[in-house]
Amino acid sequence: PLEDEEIRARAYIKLVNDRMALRYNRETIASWKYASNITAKNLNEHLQVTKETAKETKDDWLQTTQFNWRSFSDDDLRRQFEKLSILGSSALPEEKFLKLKKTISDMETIYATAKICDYKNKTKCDLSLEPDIVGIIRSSRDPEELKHVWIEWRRKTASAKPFFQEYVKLSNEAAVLNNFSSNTGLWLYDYESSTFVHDVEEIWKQLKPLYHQLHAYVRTKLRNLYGNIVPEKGPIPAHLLGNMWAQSWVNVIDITLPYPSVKHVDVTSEMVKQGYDAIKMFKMAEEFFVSLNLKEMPPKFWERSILVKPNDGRELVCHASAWDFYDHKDFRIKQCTRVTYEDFVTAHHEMGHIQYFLQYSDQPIVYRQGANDGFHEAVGDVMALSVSSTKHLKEIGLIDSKIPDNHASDLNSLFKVGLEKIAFLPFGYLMDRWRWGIFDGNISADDYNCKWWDYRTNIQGVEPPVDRNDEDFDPAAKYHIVSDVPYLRYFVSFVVQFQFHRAACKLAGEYDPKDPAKPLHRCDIYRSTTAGNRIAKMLQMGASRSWPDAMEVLTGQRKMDASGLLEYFRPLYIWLEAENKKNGAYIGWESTQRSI
Ligand SMILES: C=C(C[SeH])C(=O)N1CCC[C@H]1C(=O)O
Ligand SMILES: [Zn+2]
Repeated sequence: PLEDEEIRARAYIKLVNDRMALRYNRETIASWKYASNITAKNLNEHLQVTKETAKETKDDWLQTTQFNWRSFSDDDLRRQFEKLSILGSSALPEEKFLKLKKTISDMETIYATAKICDYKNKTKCDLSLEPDIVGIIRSSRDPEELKHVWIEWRRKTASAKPFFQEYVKLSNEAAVLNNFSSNTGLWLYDYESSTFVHDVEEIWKQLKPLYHQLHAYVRTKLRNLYGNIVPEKGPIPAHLLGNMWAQSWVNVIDITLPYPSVKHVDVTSEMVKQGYDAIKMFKMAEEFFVSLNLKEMPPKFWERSILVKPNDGRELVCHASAWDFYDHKDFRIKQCTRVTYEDFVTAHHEMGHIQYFLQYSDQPIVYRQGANDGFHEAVGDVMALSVSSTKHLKEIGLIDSKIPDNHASDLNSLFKVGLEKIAFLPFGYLMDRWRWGIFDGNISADDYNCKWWDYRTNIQGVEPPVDRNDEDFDPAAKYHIVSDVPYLRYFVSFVVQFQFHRAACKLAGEYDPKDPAKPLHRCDIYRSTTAGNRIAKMLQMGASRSWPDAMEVLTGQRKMDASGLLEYFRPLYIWLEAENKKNGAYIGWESTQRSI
């Protein structure tokens, strides 16, 4: 009878959880070894372990799906079985599974090891993305140099295209074996909502006016500096925005600052002046979490993380990442940290992942993930929103507290956050729009690049510095595309993090919608254990409940919505509208003149 089966199921799932923890630990160790030291030996070991864990996972799955779990009376037991019933890519026959994993590793290796030649010194051809190329894109104000690195990086990573086609084919085959019509369904499954894509589109529509105002203003300022290479009414040339993918514009703050006369502290140079190094940046991030009564980093974190790029000549994946080794003790970050404000924010972002790992570590394995993937990306950013407030930067001595706070300096700092958060939104939205289109068979391999630029020009309002054609494969210039990492999570994060921030600020007494002296953008939740304790309660749930249940614990809301973000940036939106009107700036953009 069913009761006996449920009792048996409860014992069974405990065993499966313990087996999974060991498997995940073994797989993560091999994956870390390869990602932090790319050699043929480490790749083969990594693939070997992945193959073994896939086989064991499939064997478990065959047993798990024997249970009549859909009719279990215990909701939690049913939820655990439901999550275990999704096998993922291990559903592929072994040789296809291996081919898929090898294809992804090959793409990732192309990206991680690509080198280009310097623009000025043509014989220097050992520039890697981090820190060299990112450094040039961030600080060069020579459009020819910027164009050179932009084109060369894409020329080198475009070789991933044939691998990407193979990856799409095998990923879709795996999805179909999991009863999804394409990989899109598998990627969206954990959002537990049949209207999620529609909801995201609605939110983007609400955010577009704010983005268009920022875009128009930034285009005006770039045109003032660079002249006619910046079209008055066209998309913004992507190589001029301080970021290889034009996804964050924080590095052109010097060109675009609303009140340039007001002394704007360059936090990066202040960090360098004060002798910051990577360890100090991460120790300060940890101190912020601990001030909220959240957990400190365990000993193994400091022993085993890689916080600066090793200089022993090895090749490694430099893209920042946080790692859970599923043994309650081993948690690591790998980040090729530079002493910059941007990397200080990223340190908080990555530590937010570790904090989530720590908070839900007592949950069953299947629940040791974010309530949805966007939540996992949001935790660290919520902390960084407080850290980047003028109030906090003064508190930690990165801004001289003698500098008076006035309307102009306040707007300057709100604008700086906007260059990171508002500029990102269309990019966060279009990345998976493009990949869903491919998985769903609406975008063919011949159209990969022109469809990419169709979205980049029409949704993001940026254009390539030179014509593009179907030999190019510009999406491979972005880490997540070559590493099989979904991207919708970041759009979700950039929306929900402001709902979380607003709730935490209320709890901290730092924000009151009725008190103009306590606007949301000036909130710093530092040292608020009230806020921290509530955040911890949400994080401890992991994926044990649906994400609306988790969100409700912290915010009282059950829906993802743009209200938090729009409230945070309201003063900036008003200022941008007035400024654009004063400048007679064209809002929006005409189609690109480039051939794409
Ligand atoms: C820092 C990480 C590792 Se989860 C990252 O990939 N992010 C963080 C912000 C958006 C996205 C990106 O770099 O594209
Ligand atoms: Zn992240």
